[in-house]
Amino acid sequence: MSTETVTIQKLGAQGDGIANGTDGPVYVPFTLPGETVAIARIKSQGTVMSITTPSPDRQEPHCRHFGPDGVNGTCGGCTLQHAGDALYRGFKRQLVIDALKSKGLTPEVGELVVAHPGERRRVTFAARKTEKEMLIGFNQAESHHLVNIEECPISSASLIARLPAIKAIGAALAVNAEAFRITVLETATGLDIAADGLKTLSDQQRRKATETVLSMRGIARVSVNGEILIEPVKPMLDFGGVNVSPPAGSFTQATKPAEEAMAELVLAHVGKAKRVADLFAGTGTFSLRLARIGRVHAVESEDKPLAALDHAARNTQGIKPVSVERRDLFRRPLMTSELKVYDAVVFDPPRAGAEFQCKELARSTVKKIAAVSCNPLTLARDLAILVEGGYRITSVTPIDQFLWTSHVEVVATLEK
Ligand SMILES: C[S@@+](CC[C@H](N)C(=O)[O-])C[C@H]1O[C@@H](n2cnc3c(N)ncnc32)[C@H](O)[C@@H]1O
Repeated sequence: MSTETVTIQKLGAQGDGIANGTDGPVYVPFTLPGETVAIARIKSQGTVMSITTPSPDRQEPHCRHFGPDGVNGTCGGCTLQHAGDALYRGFKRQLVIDALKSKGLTPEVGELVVAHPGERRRVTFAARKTEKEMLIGFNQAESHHLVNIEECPISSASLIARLPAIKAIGAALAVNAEAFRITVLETATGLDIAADGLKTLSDQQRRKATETVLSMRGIARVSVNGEILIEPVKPMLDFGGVNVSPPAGSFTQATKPAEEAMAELVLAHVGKAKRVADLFAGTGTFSLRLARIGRVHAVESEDKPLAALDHAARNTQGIKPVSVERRDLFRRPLMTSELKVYDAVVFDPPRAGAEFQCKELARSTVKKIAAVSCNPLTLARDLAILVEGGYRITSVTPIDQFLWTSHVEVVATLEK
């Protein structure tokens, strides 16, 4: 380990400050551009010891778990609480601009749709049972050290108020020293709690966890490694007025405002399309809203979300028909010939993007495409394929869903 004083030049893609050190770039978490900082350094990784010249954009962190001085944060959940709003928002927008530019694309990129504290309705916590207590929180960055949290300003206050109940359920499910994950989703009918990474449960553990849940109010479901343990009431989500019961542990957008912002952009672009394909449809976040406008074909690789989507569509009056198809779109994208019947296509893939699907789309006659993404780099690659195929990018909107992290969602719209 060596020590030196460096000046931070810019923020990297993960939100770390980047400085030119004595022998190459050094990444310094919890710093901001323009700051002069004394660091301890191991290879290209720096740890702040003190800040000589703080940035005017530095602000007090919002949460005690971020670290007392906003420098040596302990909880690995947030990385950018110390950045003022203007710098933070500009950073996220710039991530999208830079990713697009790296593929030769220079469309106008809109202002970031901002996130606010208290919006997270779905949170994945690290959990560990010790002899003394049940710990729930986030792992410290680059470490397995679990920071037990008592507050979390990004999360819904009502979810955080249930931490004692979530801990009691975790304690009933786990054996001592067992480390696992608990995903909590706040739904209209109560908390949907999914524990993952636990070893097989004994009958006694099942009984104890079930009794614990039954002694509580407001718990809709508890599942373990994807299997439902107890479901006093079906968890329900509302996708633009359509009620959906999500399967245990399935994907749900982490905040309702981000989901609504994305859906609004998608719907505005698709306009009055009579037939729409929604690819990587999940439980129907977009499909069920689109079905108010036209017929929808929803494609998704997982059985359970697709079944939930199908059930919701069949049981809702006043929407257009929704057909569903289970299909691995990485291996078997919708072919150009199949795409002929659609006026518009929406796609919202996982982080890897939709490269092969975009190659087919690029050759298609589909007039309008809405691309939703959680990874600006793969989005840029996919948009470049579509542009090469004759599509014009009509808008790019970055959306903040994971407040005070370096993650950014994007909705891009295209026309041919
Ligand atoms: C980012 S989520 C979006 C889901 C949905 N659009 C939403 O907003 O809730 C990506 C979805 O793609 C699905 N998926 C992942 N790999 C896939 C593949 N190879 N083919 C089709 N769907 C896939 C996942 O199961 C997941 O539902």
